[in-house]
Amino acid sequence: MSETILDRILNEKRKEVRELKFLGLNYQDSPLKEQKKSLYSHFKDSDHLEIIAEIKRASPSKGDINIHMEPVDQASIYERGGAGAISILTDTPFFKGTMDDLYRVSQQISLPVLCKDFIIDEIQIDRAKQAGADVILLIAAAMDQDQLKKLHDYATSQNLEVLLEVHNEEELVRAQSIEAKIIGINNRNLKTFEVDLGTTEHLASKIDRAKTAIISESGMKTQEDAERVAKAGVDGLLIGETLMTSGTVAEMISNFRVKKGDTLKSDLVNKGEFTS
Ligand SMILES: O=C(O)c1ccccc1NCC(=O)[C@H](O)[C@H](O)COP(=O)(O)O
Repeated sequence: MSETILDRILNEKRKEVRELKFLGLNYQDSPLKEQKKSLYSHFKDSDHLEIIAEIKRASPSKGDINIHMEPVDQASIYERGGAGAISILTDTPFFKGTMDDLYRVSQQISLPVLCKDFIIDEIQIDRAKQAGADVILLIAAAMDQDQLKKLHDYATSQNLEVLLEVHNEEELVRAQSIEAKIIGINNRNLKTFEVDLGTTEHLASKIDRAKTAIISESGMKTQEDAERVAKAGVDGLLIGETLMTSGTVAEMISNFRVKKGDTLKSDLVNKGEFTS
C-alpha cells in the first residue's frame, strides 16, 4: 500500500517526539491562566452552530494559504467576529505553524484554544498544556485503540478537553467506546484530500446528540454548507481556509452561525414548511 499524507506526517511526529523527550519542554505553566468556559458546554448550550476558527498558514492539500498573517491579530479578528473557539495548527513541516503561535494566542485571547497537531505521545499533551491549550486534538486514524484511550484519559486527567476526530464508521465506534464527549467528523479524506460533507451527514446520524458535541470539520465554504450539516445535527464547525482567506471574517462567521438542526426544524414546522 502506498504511503498516505497521514503516514508521512506521523513519521515526522515520531522524530519530533524523540527530540522533545531529549530536549525537554520549553514553556512554563502560566500561574495566572484563568479557567475558560468549556468548549463542550459552550457548543452544546448554544442554539446556533458555534465556530472553531482556525489559524492555518499552509496545508498539504492547498500549499501556502496565508503565510504572512500574524496569529494574535488573526485570533483577535476571530474573537471579535463571534467565533466560539480558536484552533491553532502547530505543526511546522506540513502546516507552517508553531507552538509559539499557540502560546502567544492563548495569552491574549479569552476563548478556548485548541492545539491542532498530530498527537501520538503524552509529552505532546504536556507541551500543549504548557503552551496554553485548553483543548487538544486526537485523531483516531493516527493510532491504535489502546493508545487512543490512554492519551484521551491522560488529557482529561490534565483538565484538557479532547476533540476526537473520526473519518469513518469504524473510527466512530472507537471514539464512542471511550465515551468521547466532543467528536469531530472530518469531511476531508486524508488519502485523496477530497472533501465530502456527506461524511458528516452519514456519521452524525449515528451519534447520541444528547451527550456528545459534534463538530463538522473541513471544507466549509458557504452558509448552505453550514445549513446542510446543521440539519445532520452538528453543534459546531471547524473552519480554516475559508476564514484565513476572507477579507470579511465577521460577516462570514455570522453567516456560518446558522441555527442548529432541531431549531431549524421547529421553525419550519411553525411555518408549515416541514415535510417528512
Ligand atoms: O488541510 C489539509 O490539507 C490536511 C491534510 C492532512 C491532514 C490534515 C489536514 N488538515 C487539518 C484539518 O483538519 C483542517 O485544517 C481543518 O479541518 C479545517 O479545514 P478547512 O476549513 O478545509 O481549511
